[in-house]
Parts: sequence; C-alpha cells; structure tokens
Amino acid sequence: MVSLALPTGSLEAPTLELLAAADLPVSRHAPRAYRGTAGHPAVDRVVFHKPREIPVIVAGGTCDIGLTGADWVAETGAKVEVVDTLDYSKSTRSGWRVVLAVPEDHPARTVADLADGVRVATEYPAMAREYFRRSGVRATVLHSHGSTEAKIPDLADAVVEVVETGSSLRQNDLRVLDTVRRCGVNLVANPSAWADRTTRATIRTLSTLLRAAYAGPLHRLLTIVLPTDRWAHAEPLLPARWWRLDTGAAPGLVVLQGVCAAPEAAGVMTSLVERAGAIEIVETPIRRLVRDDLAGAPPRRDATH
Ligand SMILES: Nc1ncnc2c1ncn2[C@@H]1O[C@H](COP(=O)(O)OP(=O)(O)OP(=O)(O)O)[C@@H](O)[C@H]1O
Ligand SMILES: O=P(O)(O)OC[C@H]1O[C@H](OP(=O)(O)OP(=O)(O)O)[C@H](O)[C@@H]1O
Repeated sequence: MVSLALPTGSLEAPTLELLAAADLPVSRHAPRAYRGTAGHPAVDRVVFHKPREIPVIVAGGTCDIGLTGADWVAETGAKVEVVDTLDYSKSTRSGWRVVLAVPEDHPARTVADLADGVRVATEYPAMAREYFRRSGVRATVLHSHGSTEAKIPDLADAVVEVVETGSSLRQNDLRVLDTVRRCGVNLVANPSAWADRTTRATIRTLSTLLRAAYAGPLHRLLTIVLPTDRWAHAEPLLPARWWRLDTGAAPGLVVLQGVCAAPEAAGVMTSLVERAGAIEIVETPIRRLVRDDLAGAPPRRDATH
C-alpha cells in the first residue's frame, strides 16, 4: 500500500478527473478537506498539498508518491524518482511552459539582448538563476510569491513565469522572450519506496493505470472494412499501429483495426474512403490505452502486423 500526495490549486480538478478515469476515484468528506481515499486497495490514503511542497514531502517520506508539476520537481531539486510525466495542465491536455517574459514594447529579441543587472521576478529563483547562468546574462533574481506579472515595471524588468494559454501575459502587456522549461505533471516516488521491490510493483501498477487513462482519450480505435483487392492502396494509409481481424468477413473483404491519435482519425478515414475504397469505417473513443511506445519503452518489433 502507498500514500499519495495530490496537488491543490490549478492542477487539482484535472488531477481528480484523471484519477477517476483511472478507477482511482478520490473521495473526501468535504470539497475542501485535505485528506481522503482513492478507492483502490493499493492506496491507503490521499493527502492534498501545494504543488510546490509535494516534491519535498515525497522526498522526506511523508507520502510514498505524488503528482505535481515538473517545475517544482526541478525548482526544489528534491531527491525523488520521476516515474512518469503526463502532459496535462490546468485547462488543457498538454503541458505548460515556464518562460522568460518582458514588456511588449521591450526592444530585446533574445535573452542575450538583456542588459547585465536586469531585474527578474520569479517564483522559480533556482531555475531562473541556472537559466541566466547558461545564457551568460548577469541577472538580479527576485523571489516572487505569486502575482508575478504585477512586479513589472516597479520591481522587475522581466519575469520567469508559468504560461499556459498566454492570457495572463497578454492581459499584463507582456510577451514571451524565451522558453525556460517545458513542464507536465510528474508522478514522483520516494527513493526508498521505489527501491523496495513490492512497493515499486505497486507504484508501477498505479502508474500504468494513470498512463492508460491519460492516453486513452487522446486516441481513437478505427475498425475498417476494405475490399481485399484494394489492399495495396490501403496499407500506406493505415495508422502506424494496425492489426487484421480474422473474422471470416464476407469473401473479398478484409477487416482491420488500428489505433491513431484523435486529431488524425478524420484524415485517416477520409483518405481510406477516397483513395482505397474502404466500404465501412467505425471510429470508437478509447477509455484506456496501454501501449509500449506510449509508456516510453522502445516499441517491440512484434507488437503489430
Ligand atoms: N495554467 C496554469 N496556471 C498555473 N499553474 C499551473 C497551470 N497549469 C499547471 N500549473 C501548475 O500548478 C502550479 C500552481 O499551483 P497553484 O494553482 O496552487 O498556484 P500557486 O501559485 O502555487 O498558489 P496560489 O494560487 O495560492 O498563489 C504551477 O506552479 C504549475 O506547477
Ligand atoms: O497562460 P495562462 O493560461 O494565463 O496561465 C498562467 C498564469 O496562471 C498562473 O497564475 P495563478 O492563477 O496561479 O496565480 P499566481 O500568479 O498568483 O500564482 C501563472 O502564475 C500565470 O500567471
């Protein structure tokens, strides 16, 4: 059994949605309660914490595993095992960025155009210092505790800040000068918990459930009926992963299934109809998807066809 730290704030709602989709539904006696359960025998308790504190809490062993922003894993330098990265954020199924931003009318085109002594406000002083060290610009980094954009122009000339949709930067007449780091949500584990064989197996099981629930809705299952004699036209148009269904389809027909990224489904379907004479295609949403290449492992040679 493991204890799980979950993020409050921006990541709270999408994380709870993901856990529910992974059949790890979190229940609490009240919406603002910080403790709960995850409806799975492998999780003994759930505790909500600020995302910036989760890496340190997990490193210290108060919780065995946690979900939190990769920005805070990097910023704190906490000694945790990063088990997986899931690219979702407050409002999208993609990650977010920590960026260097300056006022719209600032003349700089790149970070190198910033003068030595530039004042930079940020919630990420360690990340910002490392970024400026690599860039060769001597910046004065000011630790901000939020509402960072407000520090310009009185307290700072630039910010190192989270951007997702870009709306906050636009509303404060700022623009992105450079990306400091791309971020997603990290599943992190305490190193001792990870070193224990039984606990590691439990963490892997939970990681697989989360990854499957994350990946499923981003993909579609296509079931395709083709005239056998159009096979040569169809093959190059199929999704990268496909297999033949030995269904005893009507003579002269072949039935296939394939999985593709959701945004590609419409294109695959229309090209198979228009260029390969497909006579029926069914697109099915996917609730959960486990696939070796999505888990970061190299695809097995014998995985499909
Ligand atoms: N669109 C987003 N906006 C802000 N944070 C996001 C977004 N997407 C993901 N995150 C993650 O959530 C963290 C912010 O968490 P939270 O909403 O609790 O804000 P906070 O700044 O830590 O606290 P507070 O809102 O109380 O100042 C970010 O540091 C980042 O790791
Ligand atoms: O690109 P966007 O979609 O606008 O999202 C990014 C904004 O959201 C966060 O602010 P938050 O609401 O956490 O307030 P804070 O700055 O006080 O932490 C972050 O600090 C940015 O300001």
